[in-house]
Amino acid sequence: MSDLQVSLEVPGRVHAAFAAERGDVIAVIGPNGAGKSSMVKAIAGLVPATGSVLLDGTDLVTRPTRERGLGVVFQDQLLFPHLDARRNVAFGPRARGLAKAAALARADAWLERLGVADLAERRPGQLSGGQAQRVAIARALATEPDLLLLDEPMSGLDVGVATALRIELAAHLAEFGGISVLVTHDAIDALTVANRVLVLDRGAVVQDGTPDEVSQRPATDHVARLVGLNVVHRERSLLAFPPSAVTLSLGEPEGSARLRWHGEVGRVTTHGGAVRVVVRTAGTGPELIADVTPAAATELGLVPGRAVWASTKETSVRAYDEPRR
Ligand SMILES: Nc1ncnc2c1ncn2[C@@H]1O[C@H](COP(=O)(O)OP(=O)(O)OP(=O)(O)O)[C@@H](O)[C@H]1O
Repeated sequence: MSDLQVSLEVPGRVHAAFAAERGDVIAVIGPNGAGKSSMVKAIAGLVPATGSVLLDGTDLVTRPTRERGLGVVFQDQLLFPHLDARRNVAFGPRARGLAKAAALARADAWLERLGVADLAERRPGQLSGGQAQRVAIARALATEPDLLLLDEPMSGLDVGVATALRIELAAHLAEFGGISVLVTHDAIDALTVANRVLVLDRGAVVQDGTPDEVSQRPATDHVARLVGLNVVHRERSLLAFPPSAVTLSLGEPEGSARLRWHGEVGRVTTHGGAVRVVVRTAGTGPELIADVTPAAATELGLVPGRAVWASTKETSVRAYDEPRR
């Protein structure tokens, strides 16, 4: 039996099941409203749910939040405003029975590890967003939980701050012996920090795999976009191909070994040295992304509304079965 077995229903919002082993770092991704936050909050006991959350065989679902023994880093319940950083971090170990001096010493050690030891005396109101997030992570890890839940821990941080914190967080989570569940909007978080990725869509788990599996064979359009691929359906298969493998032309492309779609140019942006063009295909066809050279974009007159053909070689396409739901 797995160390963690979750099977939860939040009526109308989530009906999801997954299992995890100690040491797993699971990224939960999916579009807005997919139920990611609701699922982790239900695991924490902050959203009413039915089902079970078996941690080492014990069902937590009937216990109040504070008796679940979890570490949480949630946007809307970060730090106690009236306690300084050190006391915020010492709070959990104290509540679990550690003597005051030992709890404060543990807090200092965690603040040191998160690089914020010099801020120990500050209250949350005197910390920047990134500093507060480091203290919140220290607070969650200081309780040495078996299960750590993080909901968008990098959101709202500057890119530079988020990058530094992501690298450190990856190291802390890898070292932490428990199970981490990390909700994120960011493909980089999912692919670099986690060893498993759960894709949620409309409240259900639609894909569960390693970062490689999910990024090479995305099961949903949302994940395909996150990892920068086009995905189209063909019968029961999915076909994935990168924007750089898409050719745009004004006339219908020749040759049988090409997949082709007729459509019109949508948004046009720059992407690295290329011009990134969204092509809205006709009817219920897919929305495709093509990266073309600036010269080609000029020659074809790629402005929004222009009718174009998008095509790709069969050999550029990775075909795989649609994951079973
Ligand atoms: N407090 C609430 N009461 C009722 N419905 C809610 C509540 N919070 C969220 N929902 C609904 O539940 C569904 C899942 O929302 P949730 O916030 O869990 O998704 P999410 O995947 O975390 O989204 P996001 O990426 O936008 O944060 C949505 O349809 C949302 O409107």
